Amino acid sequence: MNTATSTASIDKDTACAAGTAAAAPRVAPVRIDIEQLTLSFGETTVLKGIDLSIEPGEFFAFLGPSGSGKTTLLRAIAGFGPTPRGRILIDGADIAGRMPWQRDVGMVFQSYALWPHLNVARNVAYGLEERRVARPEIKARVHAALELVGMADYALRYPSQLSGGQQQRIALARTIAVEPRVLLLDEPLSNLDAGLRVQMRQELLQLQRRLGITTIFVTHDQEEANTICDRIAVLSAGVVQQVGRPADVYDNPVNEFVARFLGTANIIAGHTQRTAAGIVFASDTGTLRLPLADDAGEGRGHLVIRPQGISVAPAPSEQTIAGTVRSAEFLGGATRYNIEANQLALLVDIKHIRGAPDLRTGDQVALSIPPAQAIFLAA
Ligand SMILES: Nc1ncnc2c1ncn2[C@@H]1O[C@H](COP(=O)(O)OP(=O)(O)OP(=O)(O)O)[C@@H](O)[C@H]1O
Repeated sequence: MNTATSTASIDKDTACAAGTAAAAPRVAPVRIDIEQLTLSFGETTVLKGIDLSIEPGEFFAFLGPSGSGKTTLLRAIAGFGPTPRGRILIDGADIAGRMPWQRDVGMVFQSYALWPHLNVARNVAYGLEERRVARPEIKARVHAALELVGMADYALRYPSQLSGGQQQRIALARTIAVEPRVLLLDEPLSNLDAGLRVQMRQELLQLQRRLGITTIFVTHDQEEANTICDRIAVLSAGVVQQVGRPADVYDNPVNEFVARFLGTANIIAGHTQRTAAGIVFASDTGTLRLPLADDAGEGRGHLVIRPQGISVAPAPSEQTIAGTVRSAEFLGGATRYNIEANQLALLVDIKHIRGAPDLRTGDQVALSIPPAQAIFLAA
């Protein structure tokens, strides 16, 4: 157990009246600026010049594959691990010299890290006792925090008597009780089963909105990040690849890594050329030629097309591409077809409607790819 869930001294808050509703945020949301942050473990540099700004009250995700540096970056903000180069500013103030408990940040771990020998109320009270908060106020804040996570009736239970989701709520309550200015969540839902994860992520979002607290959520699960976060930073190998609203990043990935990491994509190597008819993409295989939007740019690169960006036309025409269905995968809301077209294997998602006939292996189809659905990434 460490002091990661702790926040700064609450001396300034001692005027707080017992019974104050924790739902009313008492701390103004803060902004976080990360500037040129570089961090190494020995010879290995795992964060390479990270630049990021997180707006006050924002629910922000660090999203990336295992080993991309998400947890290291989160821990650097909390004040754990090797001292980084560069700057971390909270509301404009450089926090470099501050110890973890002086940073006003609360961290929730993947493992919850509850004390097994303390009941729920004592677990939540722990950080407040450490800060020598007055007894009546501890009582009020523990109650308010438990109310916020819907666990007020469980105050006298022990962690071993709680489900994973309930333990997670207690870990959150413990962090919230100390009223941090920043909430750091390190894969907080990864120990829960699929159904509970979906439920808990909505609870987490509602809680974050109610508190209005600037929150950073670390995950390798793009669906989790997309569903609850205002903006995401996609990390790979210690470098921020792209920052933006989930749908914007999904629709406009800046490189192949981001395109692949955020969902499924058809990625085709080739080049673009300006012709009398506008910009045209030609695949390296020489078999696919596609008109693109006018601002596509010229040169070598990759064409990115999401499976749902390709549709089956009612009849072949000059604008369609002839293809043959090779296999099908039923996904529930859609069927994903592997279609061979012009010697390319294309994934095509067709919305599944009850009773509508599915395509079969061997069926001949005419595919349509509207220019707006094809993103050209220049090399
Ligand atoms: N204490 C350490 N000593 C040496 N190397 C470390 C240490 N902690 C992390 N690393 C390395 O730093 C890199 C980034 O690790 P980090 O845990 O930040 O990645 P992550 O994106 O959070 O991955 P995961 O999703 O698996 O937790 C990895 O290559 C890891 O091996």
